[in-house]
Amino acid sequence: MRSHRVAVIPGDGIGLEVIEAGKKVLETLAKKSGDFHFEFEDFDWSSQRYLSQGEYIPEGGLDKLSKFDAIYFGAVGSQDVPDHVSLWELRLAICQGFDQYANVRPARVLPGVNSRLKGAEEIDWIIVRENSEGEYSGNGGRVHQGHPEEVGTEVSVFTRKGIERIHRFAFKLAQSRPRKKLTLVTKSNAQRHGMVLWDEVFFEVAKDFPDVKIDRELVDAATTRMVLKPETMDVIVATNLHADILSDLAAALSGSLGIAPTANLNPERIYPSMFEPIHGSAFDIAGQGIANPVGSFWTAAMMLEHLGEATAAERLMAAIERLTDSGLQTKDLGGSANTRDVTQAICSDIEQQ
Ligand SMILES: NC(=O)c1ccc[n+]([C@@H]2O[C@H](COP(=O)([O-])OP(=O)(O)OC[C@H]3O[C@@H](n4cnc5c(N)ncnc54)[C@H](O)[C@@H]3O)[C@@H](O)[C@H]2O)c1
Ligand SMILES: O=C(O)C[C@@H](O)C(=O)O
Ligand SMILES: [K+]
Ligand SMILES: [Mn+2]
Repeated sequence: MRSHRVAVIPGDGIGLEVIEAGKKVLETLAKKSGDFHFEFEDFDWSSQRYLSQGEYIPEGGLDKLSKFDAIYFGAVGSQDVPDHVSLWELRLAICQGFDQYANVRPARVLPGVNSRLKGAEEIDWIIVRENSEGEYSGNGGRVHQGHPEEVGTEVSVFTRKGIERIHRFAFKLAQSRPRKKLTLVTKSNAQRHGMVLWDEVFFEVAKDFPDVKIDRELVDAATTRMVLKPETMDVIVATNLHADILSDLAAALSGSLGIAPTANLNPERIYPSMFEPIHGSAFDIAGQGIANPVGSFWTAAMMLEHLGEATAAERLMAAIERLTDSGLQTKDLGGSANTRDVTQAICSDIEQQ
């Protein structure tokens, strides 16, 4: 029997609720499949831990994490800790620490889901987010704090190596899809250094992928194209911040932020990759048991794929689609089911297949 060691970090807020749900689904699936199983290990790395013990990740934590086959992550963020502290001390510490430079965010309208966008059934995108540098380099500072002459800088850093590897990743992904299209998104009219380098390297890499159809869009225009001509896009590659914003838009256009999945990949597999729903800890609904767990299920399917369990990933996706199609939906999708109802429904469906 194949065994997969998965580190589980539910984190904060609804992360706890949707990851518990996702784990149940994964366990049900493994039991049903019969030829693989999970060795889950839970980590309490969270804002609660930070508030009581002064750190999100204990000493030696990343070394310990590096031994796992994958990381299943919920969300980080608390009203009691500044957002930039929680994000940098946990999510970014792992993404950057494990060089998970390719952040992959698929978007499509699942069966039975009502999008507010006319023509949304045309959405079939994968947003590739550069996940290691750019606007998230953490390069900057504050001086003269609290004085009228105070200055804050946030300097984006784009390296040729960082740009080239994300473009190559995006080209390979586009090449593997039926439409073989790749759209480059930057803001190289206003930002005339790093973004121009992004564009230049893109067109250099493009020469190695003559079968991929390419085009280029400035990020502001990209938002309108996603809304007005969704069918014209396939794979989209963008910088850390731009792709962060575009992927929330993509999730909302496909029905809800509660559905969308993410893979933070270290494609060379030197370090484990991390899988998480796209959303955050959702202060407004945390603790109520009403979070949509579908994003964490779809995320689990991406993790299965990465672990080499392609058949199980397909079975899980099919079960997710039967679930959404059944109309049993949480409030964000216009339904009245809670997290537990939805989780029980998908588990019994998997058991009965
Ligand atoms: N990767 C991460 O861990 C991550 C991602 C985004 C935000 N955050 C953090 O989370 C906190 C809250 O951030 P935010 O409000 O900008 O974003 P958010 O994703 O937490 O919530 C945005 C909105 O979407 C709704 N929503 C999100 N997921 C949902 C789900 N599964 N089911 C139903 N509704 C859902 C929320 O209720 C809220 O109204 C902040 O601390 C932020 O830094 C962390
Ligand atoms: O931008 C981030 O890293 C935080 C969050 O918005 C995310 O998309 O994971
Ligand atoms: K998340
Ligand atoms: Mn985001």
